[in-house]
This record gives sequence, structure tokens and C-alpha cells, in this order.
Amino acid sequence: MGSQDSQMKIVHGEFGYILEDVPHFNDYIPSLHTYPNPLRSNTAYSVVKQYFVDVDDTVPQKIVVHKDSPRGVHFRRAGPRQKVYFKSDDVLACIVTCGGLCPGLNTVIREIVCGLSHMYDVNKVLGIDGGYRGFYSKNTITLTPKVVNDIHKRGGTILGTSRGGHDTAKIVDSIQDRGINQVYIIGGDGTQKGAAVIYEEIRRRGLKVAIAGIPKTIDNDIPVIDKSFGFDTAVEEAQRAINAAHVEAESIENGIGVVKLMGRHCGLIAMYATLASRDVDCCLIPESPFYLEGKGGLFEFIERRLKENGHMVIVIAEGAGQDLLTESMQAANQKDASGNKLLQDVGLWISQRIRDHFARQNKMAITLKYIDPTYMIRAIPSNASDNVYCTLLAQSAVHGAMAGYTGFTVGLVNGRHTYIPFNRITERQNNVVITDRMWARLLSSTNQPSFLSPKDVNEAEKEKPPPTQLLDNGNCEDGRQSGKQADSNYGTKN
Ligand SMILES: Nc1ncnc2c1ncn2[C@@H]1O[C@H](COP(=O)(O)OP(=O)(O)O)[C@@H](O)[C@H]1O
Ligand SMILES: O=P(O)(O)OC[C@H]1O[C@](O)(COP(=O)(O)O)[C@@H](O)[C@@H]1O
Ligand SMILES: [Mg+2]
Repeated sequence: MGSQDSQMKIVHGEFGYILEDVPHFNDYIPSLHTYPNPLRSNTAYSVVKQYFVDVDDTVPQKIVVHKDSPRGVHFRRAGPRQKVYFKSDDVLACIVTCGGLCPGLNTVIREIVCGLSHMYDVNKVLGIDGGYRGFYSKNTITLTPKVVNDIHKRGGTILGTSRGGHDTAKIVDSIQDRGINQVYIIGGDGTQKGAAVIYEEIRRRGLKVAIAGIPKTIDNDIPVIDKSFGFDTAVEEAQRAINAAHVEAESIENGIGVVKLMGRHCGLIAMYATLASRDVDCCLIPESPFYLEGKGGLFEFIERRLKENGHMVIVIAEGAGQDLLTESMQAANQKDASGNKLLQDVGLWISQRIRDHFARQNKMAITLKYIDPTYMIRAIPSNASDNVYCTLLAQSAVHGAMAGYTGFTVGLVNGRHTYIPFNRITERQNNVVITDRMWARLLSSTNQPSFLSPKDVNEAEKEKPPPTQLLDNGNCEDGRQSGKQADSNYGTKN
């Protein structure tokens, strides 16, 4: 490997190889003592050939390549290392969950506690109560394998969560005062930004404290990673609402079922729930503008679909059409404690607009049922495959912290578990790219109008990354600018 960037720990190798590495204690603490990994004598793991990850193992961000394309960006492969930087008895770990709920939070908590205990004989783990503010305003919860044994069967987080309340200095004071030396932070983009500044402060103070993030987002809008835990569970649960809407709609003449799903800025839940269901006639998402009246508008489409089929189902993501909701502007600039914009209820609004339209037209009597399962799809336990996924994420985080890595987020990249620098997952958000094949698949499955003029397509195209995956979005000159580009993300990969 060649030169190293002092700011971002970027290592350049041959043939355009780039490693976007994560920090390590060795970067700022000299002459640290190391210990053999206790897994060497663990009866379950010691029989595995090549159980330990080679120090040079890295994972490419882009897997679609041509014979002459550069090797591109890589991330450090997650997993256990031969040497660890903590003696088991010396570890005092803590876990905190922040931001909105997501299926699988409890599973990740469980597997961090069990991973630390069963793999590394670490038995001092604290739960921080109620998000970041719990570091300085509340007591901690003692977490043992027994305490967390069956929490994966429950929705929510046994630790509680919150928005707002991030005071970096006070959080790091609390970490230092309590003697905590491993911090596991489970949360979304806001939480990971918070984790990044905690790491910076820890490093500034020269503390041997590992900061490990586990990315959480129900919307699946964290870039770089293949998908976020709990997303599949949420999409599955959304099917129940869509089914109910369909049953209601098809049981009555000109029945319309409207289902509002989560997605402030990103329509991935709505898109996948629609693609999975096949009962949906129209899916509306924040990324795709639409209009109601006139030729090519939503009302015209509803009329046509009702004439053809006698019923229809509309799925709308909560962030869709916000620009159209001008009536109640007084709430438009309200924000939550974390600074996230509060949205108007687009489901209620669109339901009323559809009712008004058909009442005014007086040519077709409709019956509309509005179903709002918003919180039901996230306040549930994770499904079986998300449980396994959560387990591997948690174990990756534990292996990384024990091996002395810090300032990283764990994430699945092209099917392999990796350590990703915080900035790569917080610098922008993923979303549906409406000029990509996945959205085309949706349009073709619902046969809904795209609501796009050629001008809109051009606009969307400008925001898109280059047409092949050959250039790495994060590093090609033009790729950094757009917040709306496709990544190697599950949601947008096609
Ligand atoms: N830029 C930031 N710097 C530090 N902390 C942040 C930042 N953005 C959000 N946070 C904190 O992260 C936590 C969760 O953020 P929030 O946006 O509510 O949820 P999510 O992590 O799911 O995006 C909150 O405690 C919030 O104060
Ligand atoms: O009502 P709350 O708790 O603020 O959460 C609702 C919002 O959180 C989200 O689920 C996004 O949260 P995450 O992506 O961080 O999980 C949005 O889709 C939704 O609008
Ligand atoms: Mg967020």
C-alpha cells in the first residue's frame, strides 16, 4: 500500500485501489499493549479454519467492473483479529439507542451483550437510558446475557430512545467519569453524526475508548450499506395494511384504499411494499413529484383505474407531495428536537382531496378508506432474517472495538461485513432514484403514470451518478455533489 491521507485515513494502492480506512487506537495512542484474542481458545470458534480476518482484507464498494476500470474504493473487512487491545476484565462497555424506533433494536442490544460475554468474556456492560441524554441525566441499566435473553422477541428498545439532547462534552465527561472504554451507538444518520463528534472529542482527550456505530434507519436511507436492519421487517408488516386496504377497496363499488407509509425524504419503504404486494395501483413517493388535476394527473388516473377495475389501492409515503400541502402552512416549518422537519399528514390530505374531487365531479360515487399504519410497521420485533442480520452487525461491532478500531460504523457492503468511517454514511442520504431501473420496475408493475414531463426527467438525470457503477460515487469528482445519487444500496441497486 502507498501513501496515506492524514485527515481521512485514505490509503492508495495499485491500479486505482483506495482504502477508506477507519481510525485505530494506534493512530493516537503510542505503544499500546495487545493480548491474544480469547476466541483462540473458544470451543465453538477455535475449530473454524481461518476464523480470523487477515489484516489486509478489504471489501470493494463497487462490484460491477470492466477489465480496465480502476479498483476503486474499499472498506476494511469486519471480523475478529488475532490480537485484541483490551483485557477482558478491563472492559466496561455501554450501549445507547437514539432516534426513531426500528425493528431489531433489541436484537442488536442482545447480540452486543451476548457477543461480548460469549466471545470475549466481557461481562461489564451498561445500558444508557433514553438516548444520548441518558449519558448525563439518568442512571444506567446493567446488561447481562440473562437480562437480554429474550428481548429480541419484543419491539422497541429496552433502553429507551430520544431525539435531541446531544451535548458532546457532557457525554464524553460521563464516559470518562464512569470508566467506560467501549461505546456502542445504535441509531440513524443524526445519531451517527453524534457518534462522530463523540469520537473526535475522545480522540482529542487521548482516551482509549472505542466508539462503534451500528446504523439504524427504518427508511433504509443510509448510503453505502446494502440495507439497514429492520427494513425487511417493516416492508413485510406494511403488507398487512396494504392487504386490508385492498380487501376494503375491492369489496365495494369504486372502492379506494389509501395507505400511508413511513418515509420523510425517502420512498424506499413505499416502493418495496408496493413491489412486494402487487395489489397497489399507484405508489407516491417524495422523490417523484406528482400533480392532481388535469391531463396525466392523479385524479384522471384514479378515474381510469376505477372504470377498468372497479377499485384501487394507493400507497403514499409520508414525505410525498409535501409541496402540494399549502393549505396548512403554519406548521410547515416546525421541527422535532433533533431538528428534523415535521411533516403534514399527506394521507389525510390526499384522501380528502380525492373525496372532494369525486363529490364535485358528481359522476362517480366512490368509497375511500384511509389506513395509516405508520408506527405499526416499526414498533414490532424483527423478523427471522433481520434477527440474523442484527446478530452479525452486533458481532462485527464487538470484534472491531476489541481489535482497537474506533470511530467506525459497521455495515454490509456487497454482502460482506465492513467497518466504514462515519463521514461516509453521514455525508448524504440515500433515496429512490426515479431514473433507475427499480423505479421503472415499479411503474411497470402498477402501470401508473410517471407524472414526469421530459423536463422533470432531465432534472432527475442531472442529479444522478454516472450511468455505470464503474466510478465510485464517493470519489469521482462529480459524484460528491449530489445528495440524490444511487449508491451500492439495496434500495437503488439495479
Ligand atoms: N449533527 C449532529 N451532531 C450531534 N448529534 C446529533 C446530530 N444530529 C442529531 N444528533 C443527535 O442524534 C440523536 C438522534 O438523532 P435523530 O435525527 O433524532 O435520529 P436518527 O439518528 O434516527 O437520525 C439525537 O439525540 C440528536 O440530538
Ligand atoms: O415520529 P418520529 O419518532 O419522529 O419518527 C417518524 C419518522 O422517523 C422516520 O422513521 C425516519 O427515521 P429513521 O430513518 O431514522 O429510522 C421517518 O420515516 C418518520 O417520519
Ligand atoms: Mg435521521
